[in-house]
Amino acid sequence: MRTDQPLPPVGGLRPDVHTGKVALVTGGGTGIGRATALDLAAGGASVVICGRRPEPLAEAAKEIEALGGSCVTLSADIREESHVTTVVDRALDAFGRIDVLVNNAGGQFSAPAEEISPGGWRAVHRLAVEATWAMTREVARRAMIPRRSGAVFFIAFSPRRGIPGFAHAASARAAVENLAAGLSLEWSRYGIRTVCVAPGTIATGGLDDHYTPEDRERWERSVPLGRLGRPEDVSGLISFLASPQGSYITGTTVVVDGGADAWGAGHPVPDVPHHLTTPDSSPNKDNP
Ligand SMILES: CCCCCCCCC/C=C/C(=O)SCCNC(=O)CCNC(=O)[C@H](O)C(C)(C)COP(=O)(O)OP(=O)(O)OC[C@H]1O[C@@H](n2cnc3c(N)ncnc32)[C@H](O)[C@@H]1OP(=O)(O)O
Ligand SMILES: NC(=O)C1=CN([C@@H]2O[C@H](COP(=O)(O)OP(=O)(O)OC[C@H]3O[C@@H](n4cnc5c(N)ncnc54)[C@H](OP(=O)(O)O)[C@@H]3O)[C@@H](O)[C@H]2O)C=CC1
Repeated sequence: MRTDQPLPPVGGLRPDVHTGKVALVTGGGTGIGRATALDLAAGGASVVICGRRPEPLAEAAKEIEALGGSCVTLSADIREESHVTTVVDRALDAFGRIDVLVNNAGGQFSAPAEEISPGGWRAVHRLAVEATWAMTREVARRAMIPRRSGAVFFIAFSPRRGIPGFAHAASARAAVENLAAGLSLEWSRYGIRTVCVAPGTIATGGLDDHYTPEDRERWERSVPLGRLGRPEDVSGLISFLASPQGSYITGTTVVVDGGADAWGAGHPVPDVPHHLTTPDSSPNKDNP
């Protein structure tokens, strides 16, 4: 795998591109969220990051402060509405505004669709859709609508057509893609942009912890550019979208996946018994 060279923060953007802005990144202690918090801070934004575990948050804050940035960390489970309120309280207490919200926290497990229990389905949708909406609503109402400005990002998946083993997760991400589109119709009048970013498979600790090397090799083979993504491939895009250069982009999904969405699931469709797909050979044809 050829993803080992991290990119410097803020790639080609000016180092003061986000100066004066405040960004809230959920799940900002690790992986894509951490890279995004670093990129936004390297562009001059003050950053608030939250997640359940305090340790990764503290480490990310140290890196941000080493860049000369300001970072507030908050240990919170965003599935709890009271935690969402507390995160927004803390961000507003610390910096007085929130200009950019990156709804990055998310997670799932891989399982055949028919084996996903109602509780497992709910756990994934509760985080990816309900908690994301709760945070978005709170930030919009308290920080963005009153100032008539803001940018909200949602994280989806590529490929976008469906992914075997991810029925719950891929459908949840389709919901947030639609949310980005729908909110742009309602919130452009408040100067709020809503954009969905759909990463392909990105080499993060989260991926290492939850998927096998075989999964990764298979995914790598399905990427036309021939490598998995780096967290910085995603964070650089978000930093651009949050900048003035991105100010005409809203209500859409931007895919960052090395071309994977152009190829689809990237492996043969699962075997299906012939008689189930050919009406003439159905065993029940004469006896429906
Ligand atoms: C080729 C191109 C392709 C390309 C393919 C691209 C692949 C996409 C790549 C994406 C990569 C990433 O996102 S990498 C980032 C990954 N990070 C993660 O995914 C984090 C790991 N996941 C989690 O934290 C959790 O699983 C999460 C889903 C959020 C649920 O958290 P909870 O604390 O609520 O979980 P629990 O309370 O333990 O369980 C809640 C319910 O879920 C069920 N559940 C939990 N784990 C389960 C499991 N492994 N299998 C079945 N069921 C499970 C439990 O039985 C419960 O159901 P009941 O018993 O019925 O109540
Ligand atoms: N890596 C990939 O290939 C892809 C990832 N994605 C998505 O991008 C996002 C980031 O993924 P990645 O960086 O790889 O993975 P990580 O597992 O590193 O990131 C997930 C982050 O979300 C936080 N989080 C999870 N649950 C909660 C919660 N209930 N409340 C608050 N924070 C929470 C985690 O912190 P903590 O556990 O401490 O709470 C962690 O920091 C996720 O939504 C993921 O599904 C999308 C496409 C591809």
